[in-house]
Amino acid sequence: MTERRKMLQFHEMELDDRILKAISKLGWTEPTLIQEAAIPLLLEGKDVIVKARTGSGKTAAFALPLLQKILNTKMNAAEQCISALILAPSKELCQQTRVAMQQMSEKCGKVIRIIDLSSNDLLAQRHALSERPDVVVSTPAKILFHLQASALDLKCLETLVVDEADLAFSFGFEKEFKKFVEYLPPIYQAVLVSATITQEVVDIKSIILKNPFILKLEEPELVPEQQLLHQRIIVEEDDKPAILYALLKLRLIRGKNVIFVNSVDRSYKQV
Ligand SMILES: Nc1ncnc2c1ncn2[C@@H]1O[C@H](COP(=O)(O)OP(=O)(O)OP(=O)(O)O)[C@@H](O)[C@H]1O
Repeated sequence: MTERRKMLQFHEMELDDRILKAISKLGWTEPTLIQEAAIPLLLEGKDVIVKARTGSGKTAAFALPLLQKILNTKMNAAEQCISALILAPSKELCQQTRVAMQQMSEKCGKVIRIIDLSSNDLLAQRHALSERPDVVVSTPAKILFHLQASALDLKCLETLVVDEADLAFSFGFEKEFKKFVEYLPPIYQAVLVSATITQEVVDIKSIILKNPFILKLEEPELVPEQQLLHQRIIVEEDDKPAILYALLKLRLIRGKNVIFVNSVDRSYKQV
């Protein structure tokens, strides 16, 4: 059965007007498939693994809900502290992520402060951390260095993102990552983002995530021309009632956990 589906728009996702204005300035008229699936789940506070190819819009899929949560928290927060930590495996990726998030939060003025620990010299990093920014982007090694030097604490951490998780251990970060985990507070939301689900991703998942939703955006490999239009989102979760509730809410599927989404008109087919 193929059924036309009304897609969820950015303005239907309970995102702040300031974020919607920034999205509009970026020229994004509608969410990508992975954003449409991930943003509502993340705004609900679920732990999520996002597996999607390069260029599918993964950064905004985790960054938009993360920025929204910071705006929500700041309405009542008494003290300024680090709410979100994004770990990325390289300096270049940390820089890219900071720039992208700054664009997404541009209309929030100075309300949300984002720093990238990979760029500055040590003194500048310490100074930036002493001001308790809302979002810290870092490699695992750099954040561990500062945690061990007591230059920051993660007691208010609400969201932890591990971007390019398949590469997180690749630069010899495995040891650092395991030590870093000891500094995490007891409760936080975790997001793991990866182009592939490797053994490393499975290992990190077991360390930092609790009953995560797994969103996989896949395209068929060798297929007839018409099927090239189709992408597949597979949603997995251990807790069946929760997954059915979330999927119905997302209007993705009714009852099945694999759908093919036509990336042009976004009609979907259950399998
Ligand atoms: N909803 C959207 N509409 C149009 N363009 C978008 C949208 N979301 C993101 N983009 C743009 O798509 C490009 C790819 O996005 P992004 O870098 O987040 O992809 P990615 O999946 O994280 O890829 P990578 O694995 O390379 O990091 C960026 O230039 C970004 O600005």
